[in-house]
Amino acid sequence: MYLIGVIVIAAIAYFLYRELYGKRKDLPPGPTPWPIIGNIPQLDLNHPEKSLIQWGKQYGPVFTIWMPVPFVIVNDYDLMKESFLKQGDVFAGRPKTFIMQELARGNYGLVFARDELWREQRRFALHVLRDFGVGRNVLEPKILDQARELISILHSTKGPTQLKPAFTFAVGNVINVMIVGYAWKFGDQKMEEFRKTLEELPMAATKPTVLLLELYPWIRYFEPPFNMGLKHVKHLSDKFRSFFLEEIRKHKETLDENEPPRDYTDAYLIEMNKRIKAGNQGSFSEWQLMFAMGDMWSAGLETTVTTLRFAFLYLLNYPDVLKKLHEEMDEMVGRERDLSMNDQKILPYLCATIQEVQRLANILPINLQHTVTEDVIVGGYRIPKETIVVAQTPSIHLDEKLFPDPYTFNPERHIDANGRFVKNEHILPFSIGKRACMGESLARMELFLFLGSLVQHCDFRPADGKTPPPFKIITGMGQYPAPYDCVIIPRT
Ligand code: HEM
Repeated sequence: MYLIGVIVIAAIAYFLYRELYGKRKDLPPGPTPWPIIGNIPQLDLNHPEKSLIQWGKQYGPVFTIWMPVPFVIVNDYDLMKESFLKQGDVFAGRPKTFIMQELARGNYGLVFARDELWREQRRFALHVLRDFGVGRNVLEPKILDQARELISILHSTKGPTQLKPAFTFAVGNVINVMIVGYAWKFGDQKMEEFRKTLEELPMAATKPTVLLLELYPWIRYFEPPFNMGLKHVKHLSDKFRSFFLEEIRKHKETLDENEPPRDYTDAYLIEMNKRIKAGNQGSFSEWQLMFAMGDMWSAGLETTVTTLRFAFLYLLNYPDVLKKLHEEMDEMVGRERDLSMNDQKILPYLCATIQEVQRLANILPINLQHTVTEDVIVGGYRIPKETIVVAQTPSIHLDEKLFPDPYTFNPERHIDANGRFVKNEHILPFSIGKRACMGESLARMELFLFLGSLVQHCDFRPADGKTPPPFKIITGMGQYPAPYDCVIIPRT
């Protein structure tokens, strides 16, 4: 009995030592984590970026939080450049996760891919994106087609309306045209079903019981009788994938390898067949293609739609800014001709507004996790290979030393004394280093052409004519404005 008591006390003492000191001693300091659940209870769940800013002030430019696995947070611009940019390859890993293993049998796709597969697939995808016009202005008319559709949908609304469905339609169609070559009609049932699955999947995959599986994978054997949520995630993932499988099948049936590719799927299949013939398939497979298509959708839709929704939330709250945008547009472009990317030069206030939206919105309140591919020193601390590291860009965007009164929406801060737009290197909504957003050029085109065309052809007013929607934010994987209504008045 005495011996059992001693063993239990020793086990508890060892557990507490490990949780409170042992596992932390080799990483940068940070807030003391709770046993098992780490720092999650201390995090402001509505505004995690604020907790990280606060901890940065307390613990310095690099610190560790436990989520419940350790995240080394790099909270300082110079240190971010020093690490994520100058040692790009070392900071370009991604964690291996239980959920990716379950859903994809490994790190496939683009967002969670790693090592050689990621390098080869990212290079190829960027090359195709360039060929499809991000660099060569082939995509611009396609985005403008969707902008015209979007305006006509919004012009036809009567009374208070939510912007999200129309934005999702327009941004989703740009991705669909690029990946599979066609656009949907507004309200299409298939698009609606696909959009719903795409929205539900990340929510289901980040349910607390599913996240717990990352630490304790054996819990999955208790479903059923317990509902861990894993079966639901798998069901949604299969549904999501079936859309891409169908598209790959249709593309294979109609592919003409002697013609230029119609879209990303064609380009991928042509490259894969070429490699198979040459006996050098590398990481090219239909399995990988399916996950890459899914990643472009999931990385490209919600991010762009949320940024646009934030933009109009600010504009409804800052009508003077909207008024200036209207005046600039009327004076420099008018309402007759289509906008073009070349107009960036003559629309400094629009460029400044977009930059300010991206500075303030911080749609990823904790930036996406990387891992280090080898042992490395960050800010004087030795970080072991495979540790998760985060370039915490929101802390830079909200730094009062760089942006006085950082929580105020003020596009003027990006305009110089000569009225010119000043691009600010500290504003990094697409992140930094080798894993920075692959769709940055496309997203910048969409933000400029959609926002600009909307300003050109619509006026936006609060739902009741006077009370702007509140800044209510919903936080999950990302940060989104709560649904809000507004009234759209055509500018004819
Ligand atoms: C306003 C819109 C967008 C924002 C704010 C945004 C932001 C980001 C951020 C912060 C990351 C993480 C980078 C990192 O890990 O450090 C990322 C990754 C990524 N984004 Fe975007 N993104 C946007 C639009 C798009 C679009 C339209 C596409 C579509 C083609 C896209 C495709 C990707 C991909 C594939 C990755 C993973 C890159 C990699 O791991 O190598 N994004 N994005």
